[in-house]
Amino acid sequence: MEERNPGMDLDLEWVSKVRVNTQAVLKRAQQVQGRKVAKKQWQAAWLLKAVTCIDLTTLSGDDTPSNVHRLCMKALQPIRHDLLKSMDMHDKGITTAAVCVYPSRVADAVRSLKAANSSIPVASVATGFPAGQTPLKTRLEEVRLAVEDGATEIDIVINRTLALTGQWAGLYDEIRQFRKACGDAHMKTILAVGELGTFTNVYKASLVSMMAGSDFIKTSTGKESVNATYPVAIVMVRAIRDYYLKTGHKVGFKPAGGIRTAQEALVWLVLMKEELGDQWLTPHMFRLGASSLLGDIERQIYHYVTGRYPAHYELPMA
Ligand SMILES: O=C[C@H](O)COP(=O)(O)O
Repeated sequence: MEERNPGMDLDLEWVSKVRVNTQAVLKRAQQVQGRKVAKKQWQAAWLLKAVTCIDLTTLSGDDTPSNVHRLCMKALQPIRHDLLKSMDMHDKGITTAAVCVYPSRVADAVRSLKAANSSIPVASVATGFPAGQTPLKTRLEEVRLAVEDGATEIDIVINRTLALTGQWAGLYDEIRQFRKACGDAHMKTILAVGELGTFTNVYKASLVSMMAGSDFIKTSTGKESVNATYPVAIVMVRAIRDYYLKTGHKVGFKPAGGIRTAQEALVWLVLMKEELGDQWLTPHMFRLGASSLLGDIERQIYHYVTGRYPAHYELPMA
């Protein structure tokens, strides 16, 4: 991970002055989406890069120790060995960036990865994920328990009520407390952008989260009706850029929710490269939060290596 963002005193003047130009954001997002991602021969390498940035996620009511174990094994070997061998990448130790689970499943994931001698981090969602509508005391306790069980990354959700009512100092204070409860664990702050109403709120919530010491800002829980979209990402990465220019601290970015295709993964990489540069194109600074993306990436790599799709998957990437 990049050096921890220490945060700063809440700069309410900066936060209150922000106005986002919606038209400019939409135009820029359209440009990024329309980019030819990379020449065909480079696409497989880009897809492998995307794999190394995935927080491989299961966040279901029916999660059990066994499906969490399978998730961990997939995280350890996300792409079939024979496919990697054909690309001369079999000895590169390609894994996903982390696994991401509910707090009650952290111990299962830690056990599975430890048994496999792996140091892949376990991320836990916390603070009343996904809605965040539980008392502060229990949200804080949830963070502490997940860390105690071995999570080294905590994905907190912000209190949308505070953001929607413009209580930025209150939001800052809560996130500060989560930061403290995380201890040495890295903190990713989920804005749940689909519930923030305006781009201006998204920008303000991004700034406040970074000022309060977040190591990453993350778009969504995957449970809102609108999750990771490119326009919202433009707003968030520009907030990251502005925060960096002001403080010298690089905060990471994690789009999450509804990211399912290899093509989308490539667009996210392009967006990061064009908006923040190569320094943000590493698992330390960029994560894709996804439960169902890996399958499509593997199919596209299969196509790259064999020239055809597996029998159960006929649709080519656009
Ligand atoms: O934090 C990650 C998201 O919950 C994953 O969302 P997804 O299941 O739509 O990929």
